[in-house]
Amino acid sequence: MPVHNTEKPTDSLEAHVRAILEALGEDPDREGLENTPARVAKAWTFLTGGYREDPDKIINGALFTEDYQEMIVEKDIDFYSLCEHHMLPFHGKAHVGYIPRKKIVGVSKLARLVDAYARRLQVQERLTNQIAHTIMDRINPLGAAVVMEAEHMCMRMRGVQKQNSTIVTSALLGAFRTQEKTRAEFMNLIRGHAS
Ligand SMILES: Nc1nc2c(ncn2[C@@H]2O[C@H](COP(=O)(O)OP(=O)(O)OP(=O)(O)O)[C@@H](O)[C@H]2O)c(=O)[nH]1
Ligand SMILES: [Zn+2]
Repeated sequence: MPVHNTEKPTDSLEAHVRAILEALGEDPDREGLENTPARVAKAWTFLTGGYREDPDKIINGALFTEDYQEMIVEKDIDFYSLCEHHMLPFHGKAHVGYIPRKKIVGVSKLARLVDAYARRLQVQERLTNQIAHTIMDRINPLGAAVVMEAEHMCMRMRGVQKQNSTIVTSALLGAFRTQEKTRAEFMNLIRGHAS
């Protein structure tokens, strides 16, 4: 079953955004800002929609028995998240792989899983681990691997102001951790090499 975020923004969120505008010295009643609290509340509700999704259910709904034991990799999954320290975006690409034991999962569900964890207040390391561990727990594969590459706006727009640094995190579980060849195959595949 598709997972949609149908949650409506709360009135309290809207009221808080209005208070933030006032604290910034703005006039929340001026024409351009009149609907801003409602818009921001709606945007933030979407951007944190992961809190209202159950990652286990995303996977469980589309597990199929299949006699396929090679590596499956879904690479370049765009994601947008919010760093929990500054509540500023970090975004980039996730590469997800697993080696099935008996079950494969519908490919769209890996991307949905990334979104379900990304649309929360996060640190990139935890986000990476949560995706990998959910795949291990729900699909019970021989191994799971997640690599995430992201730009953090809190490092670009403010703070240290480094415009070109990318943060790379990885979680390698099961066969990806214990077998160097498996890990190398995954890394080659996500870099666009076939072998
Ligand atoms: N490990 C990790 N750190 C993050 C992530 N997102 C933001 N941070 C960092 O969280 C840290 C918070 O450090 P503080 O010194 O408390 O905050 P700050 O004074 O705003 O730090 P600066 O960003 O250096 O100005 C900063 O170093 C951020 O770069 C993340 O996903 N993972
Ligand atoms: Zn930050």
